[in-house]
Amino acid sequence: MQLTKRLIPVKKNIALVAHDHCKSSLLQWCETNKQELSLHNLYATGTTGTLIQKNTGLSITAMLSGPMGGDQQIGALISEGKIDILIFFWDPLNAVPHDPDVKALLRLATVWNIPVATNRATADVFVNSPLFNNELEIEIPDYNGYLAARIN
Ligand SMILES: O=C(CO)COP(=O)(O)O
Repeated sequence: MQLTKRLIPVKKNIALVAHDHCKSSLLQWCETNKQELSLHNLYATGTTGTLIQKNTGLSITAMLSGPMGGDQQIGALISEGKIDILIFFWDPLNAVPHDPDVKALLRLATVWNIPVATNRATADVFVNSPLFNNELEIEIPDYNGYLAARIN
């Protein structure tokens, strides 16, 4: 796969997602880091986003609830280059009915090489990194090259 570059801007599009048993952890993390998060555009799955907005006052664009398609909506935004960071506290100890959607979301985040935090320690590293409030250049698949190779 040929690669090209994408510049993640200072003001980032950040997606916040948490499974039910992890929601309190993400809510606490958002409260602790409210000031830093307020400098960015925030997206979330339906329940997570509504809870964060209600508890912290942060402004969030909420998709559908995860089991109803919200993970897929976030995944589609990632594929379009419209999400720059994914913070997804997924539950390693309980099964969810939409496991294929969870896998697909994590897969697309890897395909498009965006930073992903799946637990609080990693989210802490992100928010304390100088890159959180600076531009960041990432390598992504060269989609035009990919398509050209497939049609020739
Ligand atoms: O299920 C989720 C992620 O897979 C999260 O969805 P909710 O934010 O609607 O609970």
